Amino acid sequence: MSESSHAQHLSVDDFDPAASSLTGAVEPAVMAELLSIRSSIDNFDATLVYLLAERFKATQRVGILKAKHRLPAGDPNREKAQIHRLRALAESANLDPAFAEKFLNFIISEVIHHHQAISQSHSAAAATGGVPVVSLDGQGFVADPQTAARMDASGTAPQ
Ligand SMILES: C=C(O[C@@H]1C=C(C(=O)O)C=C[C@H]1O)C(=O)O
Repeated sequence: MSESSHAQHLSVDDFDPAASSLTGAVEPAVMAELLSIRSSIDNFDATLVYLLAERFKATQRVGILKAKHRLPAGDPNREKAQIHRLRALAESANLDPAFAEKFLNFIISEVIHHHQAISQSHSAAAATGGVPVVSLDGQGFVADPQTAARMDASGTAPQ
């Protein structure tokens, strides 16, 4: 489990867009330009988080489908095709294809980890009559229906 997933409560309002180790060390005009560019970077980062969250919502649906039909977590031929396509897209966008491939592989390995957890919690739930649950960081377990409902409210989704 990553450190960030242990955080009690994170608020975007706590973010200081002007936080910098350079404050006072560079000319005000340079600092102003830096902060202006950084505000675009902050928007991109927020968009990336939303995009990733939507992608994980979709892959979670795939994981549940696979668990229900006892299909393997990974699909190597699909991954090969995706990587091939992403490298070509990266090239046309002037992005390093090797970076694009590393990034996709990083995400896919997390997805596969989630799918394995979903599959395990489905098998365990089927054996015990409980509810299969997987937390945001991919930990799979079984809960009784009441506990599962409470977990849902705190960000843990019963499947
Ligand atoms: C999401 C899937 O499961 C895995 C994860 C993939 C992904 O994150 O894109 C692709 C292939 C699978 O290894 C899938 O089979 O579509």
